[in-house]
Amino acid sequence: MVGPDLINTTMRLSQSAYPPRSHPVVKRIEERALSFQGYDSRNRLEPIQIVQYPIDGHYNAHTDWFPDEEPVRELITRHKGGNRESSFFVYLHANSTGGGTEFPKLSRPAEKFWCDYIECAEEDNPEGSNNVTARTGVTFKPIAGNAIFWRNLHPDGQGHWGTRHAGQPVKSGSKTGLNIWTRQMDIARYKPPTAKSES
Ligand SMILES: O=C(O)CCC(=O)C(=O)O
Ligand SMILES: [Fe+2]
Repeated sequence: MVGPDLINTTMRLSQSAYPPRSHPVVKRIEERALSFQGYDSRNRLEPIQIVQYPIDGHYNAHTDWFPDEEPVRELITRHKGGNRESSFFVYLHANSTGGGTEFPKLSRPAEKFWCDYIECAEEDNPEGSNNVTARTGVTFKPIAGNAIFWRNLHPDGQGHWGTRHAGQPVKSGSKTGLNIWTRQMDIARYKPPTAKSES
């Protein structure tokens, strides 16, 4: 592991670490994430990120894509592979209450079978019906082994506000997840020169 970094702000309370890309398990995960999308270049991927939340750990609503404006514009330059085209969030370990992944702008699908994967309140479950009452907002349940995949960008490359999401506070237990972000193009190995030069 490289890291971990402890990030503790009101926006986010979690720890992140980056497992080595040379590890065979990491390579296999990368291959699966790429082939799911029909890609083969590992350079499209950022190093995969493991995130662990303690009690009260959370990540407030955000988009994984970066706005094309200062001060984050430099995160979507060509040498960084452009913007984050897609995201996987994989639940590696989850025995928490709370800790769902909420997409407040999405419409909840009507079919009841989704309630195995997303939160559905009792009162939204009419008896005898295969459908649930329509609602805006989808919260995925943290279930180890499950993964959420979404595309962050419109076809023209603009960021999609419908992808705004949050990691809800963990109330008890703990939750560990994996972020796999695919960029719009290969991330070049090129690193821009630092301002410091030796004479
Ligand atoms: O913890 C979650 O449920 C989501 C995490 C997330 O959105 C992120 O790390 O970018
Ligand atoms: Fe996110």
